[in-house]
Order: sequence, then C-alpha cells, then structure tokens
Amino acid sequence: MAPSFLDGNSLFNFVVRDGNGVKGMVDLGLSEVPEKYVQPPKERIDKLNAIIHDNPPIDLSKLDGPDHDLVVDEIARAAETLGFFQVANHGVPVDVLESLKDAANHFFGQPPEKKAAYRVGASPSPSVKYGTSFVPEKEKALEWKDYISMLYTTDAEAHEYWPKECKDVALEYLRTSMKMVRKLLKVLIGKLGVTLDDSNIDGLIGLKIVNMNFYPTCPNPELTVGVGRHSDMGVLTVLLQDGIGGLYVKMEEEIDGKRKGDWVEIPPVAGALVINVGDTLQILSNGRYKSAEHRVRTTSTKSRVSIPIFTIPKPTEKIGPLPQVVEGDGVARYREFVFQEYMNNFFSNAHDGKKSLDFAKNI
Ligand SMILES: O=C(O)CCC(=O)C(=O)O
Ligand SMILES: [Fe+2]
Repeated sequence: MAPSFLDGNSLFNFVVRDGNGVKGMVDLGLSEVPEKYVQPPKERIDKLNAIIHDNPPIDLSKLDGPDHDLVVDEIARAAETLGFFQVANHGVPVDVLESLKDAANHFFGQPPEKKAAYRVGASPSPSVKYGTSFVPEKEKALEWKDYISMLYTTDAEAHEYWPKECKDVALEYLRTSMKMVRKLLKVLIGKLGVTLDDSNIDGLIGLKIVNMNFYPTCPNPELTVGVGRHSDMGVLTVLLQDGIGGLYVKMEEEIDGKRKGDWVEIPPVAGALVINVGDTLQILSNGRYKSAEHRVRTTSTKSRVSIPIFTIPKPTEKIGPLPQVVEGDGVARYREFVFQEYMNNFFSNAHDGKKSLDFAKNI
C-alpha cells in the first residue's frame, strides 16, 4: 500500500506541488498505484493485444543517392498513412544517442530537491521546466511520467540555464537533428507541390523544445498510462526511445492488414530515431499528412526514458493550410490562426486524443 499520507490532496502536493514526481513516490516503496493514477477502463493499454509495426527504418543516407525518389515516396507514404516512421543514417551520431539516455537517467536519478529546482516558479529560466504528468490540475487520472522540458532560444541561454547533467548532449542532439528535420520537411512539403524558402521553414520550426521523459517502474502497469492518447502540436517530432518499448500509435486507416483504430507498437530499434507528424503539419498539408494519436504504457520491470524534440512554429506565425494545396483540393479543411492561440489551447486541456485539432477545423 502507498504510505497513508499519499492520499488525496497530500499525494497531489507531494508529487506535483513539491516536485517529488512519480519517481519520488515510487522510491517510497509502493505495492499498488494510488487511486489518482488509475485510468478509466477505456484508457488502459492491453499489452497482450499489441500489434508490432515492424517496418524497417527508412535509410536517410539514400536521399543523397540514386534511390532519392524512392526514399522520398517512402517518407511521404509513411506520413500520409501512419504518421509515424523510424529513420536510420539520420546524421545524429550513435554516441550522442547513448549519452542522451545516460543523461536522462542521471538527471532523474538525482534527489528530488535537485529536480524540483526547475519547477515553474523556482526555475532560473522560463525556458526550463521540470514537472510530472501533462496538465495535472486538469486531469482526472494522472500520467505515470516525470519530465524536464528545455525550450531552445540561444546556445548562450541554454549553456546558462539548462541542467548541467544534460545540456551539452541535448544541444548536440538538437543541432544534428535539426539538419535532418529540415531535410524531411523539404521532402514532405515538396511532395505537396509547394516550394518553401529557408525563411518560410525558419518560421514553421522557429521553436524547438527538447524534452526528457522518465517513466518509473509501476506496480500496476495494466491500470495506468505513461502518456495518455494525444497528438503532438508542432510540425515534426524527433523521438529517441530506449530499449524498453511501450510507444503505441493508432491506425487512422487500414494499411497492410492492420485495421483502422488498431493500436500498433513502434518497437525500439537500436540506433534509429522515431519521427512523427504533428498537428501543424496535418493542418499545413490540408489533412494529407496524419498527426497520429499515440500513447505510452508503463512497465513493472524497468523504468523507461524517451527524449523527444518538438519542432513548432514561432508563436507569432500565421498557420493554415498551404494555399497551393487548398487550390488543388478545392476545399480548406482548416482555418487560419496565429500559432500562439493553438499553443494556449493545447496546454490548457488534458490529453484527449486528436481533440486538439478541433481548434483549427473549418466548420
Ligand atoms: O515516450 C514516448 O515514447 C513518447 C512521448 C510522447 O509522446 C511525448 O512526449 O509527446
Ligand atoms: Fe507525443
């Protein structure tokens, strides 16, 4: 049983307000999850029914060779169907991937007060935020996850304020990943018949956030979620996961014998990165690329880390379906808005599948 002070409000205060996180709670020695973490039956994840999405990673080095067009088609098809794919030869050195996982484990392995120093209100910079779950104040059931979020402004700011346990490797990950993101974006936008110059692309991915997620071991994985059903808000997400597994994506349509609505697992592949389409790219492409709904399970045997980079438009950017695509489609499926409004809406609601996109729908 949870120690008795971990009931109701005192649990919330201990885990959320005081910054002990799920990790701090687990370290007290729990034999079962507190009520606040028990998901309603329809949100629980049936591990035994998982279908594995075992497509091999797309080899990005082939973009520079004779198979260029084939690889472009492969990337576009993945973005149009599942909205998730894995990439190899992506330009992020393998030792950076290993050091990132070590850095995340190191950061979260620290005593709670070291991490709590980055809580909102305590953090030395508004760009660095340590927390737990997604929007705990709004959630009926909390997510079994702690995180540190680092918003990139400049190298100097990152060197000054990002936690020393992770800043050098997180910056190297960001620098090398962004080259790949630009390439992928050129490919995907190009496939829509649109050419964007570098300054247009800069506006679309003007905000970059590196997160480190930590999912502690959980005594009742069948009752909880690491992250609930959601889509990502930005353009493209780059994700490094460790070897534990547990990332699931919902099929938006039937492909390769998998039914619409099935949840497929994106298995860990050593050295590969996961790429997924976010809401903004779905909107820009007028619905052609899919911002897939995804979620993460917990496990009772080992903690898990994942390290996403979210590439997001500048808050002042006007976002809407690209005019050339609308012209071809004959209909605009989304309206135009200033991205800050989308962000405000996204962060003021608990995860609820693809509901975040409703904000942009043309009615
Ligand atoms: O942990 C993962 O594999 C995915 C995390 C995720 O979906 C997110 O941080 O948005
Ligand atoms: Fe996500």
